Amino acid sequence: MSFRKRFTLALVRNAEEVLLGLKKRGFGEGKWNGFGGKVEAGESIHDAAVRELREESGLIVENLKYIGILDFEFAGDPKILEVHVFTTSQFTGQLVESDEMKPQWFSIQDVPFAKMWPDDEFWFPLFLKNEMFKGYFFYKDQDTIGHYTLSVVDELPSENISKMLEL
Ligand SMILES: Nc1[nH]c(=O)nc2c1ncn2[C@H]1C[C@H](O)[C@@H](COP(=O)(O)OP(=O)(O)OP(=O)(O)O)O1
Repeated sequence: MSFRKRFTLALVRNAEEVLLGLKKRGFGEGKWNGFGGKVEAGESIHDAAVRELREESGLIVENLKYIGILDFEFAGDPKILEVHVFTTSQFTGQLVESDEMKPQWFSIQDVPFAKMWPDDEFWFPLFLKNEMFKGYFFYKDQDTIGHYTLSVVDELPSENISKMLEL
């Protein structure tokens, strides 16, 4: 029996650049990714995304735009990671390197896909074109996608992201 765990992923961008963080420890160590983590009990998905972005990058945002849902499954692991993806171009605060992440701006032409999760190459172009998307990726191992589905959507169930979760 599989079970789901909710995560957040926040991508800060402007017209030319996107902010990524080098994960220094734990799951995805050594990869560049957006900022995020587990949704905690008693917290909404949106608030978790705001908190994780602040903790991992130093940037403060009030509202994030909900742009995607990605489900990840790894062979032999009953857990499905349900990752809620957000973006913004408005923030305050200064970039700070934390124990977990080293933030850095990348030109949109120069996104380091070879050093990111392999699924990013599929959905990142949709994010960069301001599309909303839903996807599912099955990993045979941490580096290899077995199969996947990905589609552009007109809307996402945004009422869910502002509700507090009883986990
Ligand atoms: N295949 C994948 N592709 C991708 O682009 N991002 C992924 C991914 N699998 C997981 N993520 C993201 C979701 C989330 O932002 C992060 C995983 O969260 P973490 O491991 O940082 O969670 P933690 O349990 O360490 O969080 P906290 O301790 O709550 O900070 O990686």
